[in-house]
Amino acid sequence: MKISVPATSANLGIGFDAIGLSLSLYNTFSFTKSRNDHIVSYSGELDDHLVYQAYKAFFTYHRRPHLPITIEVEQQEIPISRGLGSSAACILAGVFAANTLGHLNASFDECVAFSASLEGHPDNIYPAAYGGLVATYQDNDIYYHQSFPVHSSLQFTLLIPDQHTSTSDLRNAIPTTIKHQDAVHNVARVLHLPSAFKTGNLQTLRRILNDKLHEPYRYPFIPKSNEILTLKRHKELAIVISGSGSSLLFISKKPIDAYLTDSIKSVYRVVPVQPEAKLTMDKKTI
Ligand SMILES: Nc1ncnc2c1ncn2[C@@H]1O[C@H](COP(=O)(O)OP(=O)(O)OP(=O)(O)O)[C@@H](O)[C@H]1O
Ligand SMILES: N[C@@H](CCO)C(=O)O
Repeated sequence: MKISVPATSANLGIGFDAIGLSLSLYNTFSFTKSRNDHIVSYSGELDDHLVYQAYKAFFTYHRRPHLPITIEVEQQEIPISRGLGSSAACILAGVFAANTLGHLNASFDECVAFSASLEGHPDNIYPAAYGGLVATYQDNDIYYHQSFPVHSSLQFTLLIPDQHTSTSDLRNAIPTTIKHQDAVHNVARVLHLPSAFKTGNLQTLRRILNDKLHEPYRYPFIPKSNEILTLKRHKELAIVISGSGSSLLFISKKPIDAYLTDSIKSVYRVVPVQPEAKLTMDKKTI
């Protein structure tokens, strides 16, 4: 079977750890029952590979021995450690493959919830699985999610640098306590996020996508951050750090190329993307 999982941009600035958007870059993995476990063209330790770890973990969760498997990475469009949910894509693929090939009979939502508990970032996992703009929260170990529409007039462009960042390092960059007024600043703005995306109101997005909880601490790790912060002054652009970085997500009504200096283009790959991408499975080749 084949499983394709899209990239995701978590946080959207003010929705730290709570919301994410799926984007049309895909990782596609094929899974074939075999005599021994094998990952095609992979020279590392099998147990270090995230797709294989997730595949085995879902069997273990069901107290079942795993079926030996050959995993092939057919398409890897999501760059690793760039704040685009690459690890979420790997984990969802492994878990859904285990569920289907092992006849574990978990529901779609159970597979997604297990993936979120393994990955630790439901704001990547849920949009990748369900597609589009999805908010999540956890209560008593249960994940809840809600999808919101995205207006077709909004254009999304990723700026992806070569520089890797580690999510855990960039979480450690955030202070452990925050000011009450900064929390109020974010809560007041994030309430307006679903309607701004629904109506495609770029000026509202520009005003509200102004985070105080994580972006100020992460911009120092973003390449050419001063130039990026200068670009934020353009009325035609809303800009957020994608996940924990190092990629950026630009939201606009028109192509953004004219705003990008040569200096920025020398560091970032500019990739237009579509929202609404979601996990797909092709079970034909089981
Ligand atoms: N396609 C992949 N194949 C194998 N391992 C991967 C792959 N993608 C991610 N990983 C594993 O996940 C780790 C990266 O996880 P990390 O959460 O830091 O980045 P990310 O998922 O790319 O970005 P983010 O979670 O911030 O959106 C890598 O170090 C690697 O161990
Ligand atoms: N919300 C998480 C996403 C990690 O991909 C963070 O910003 O650290």
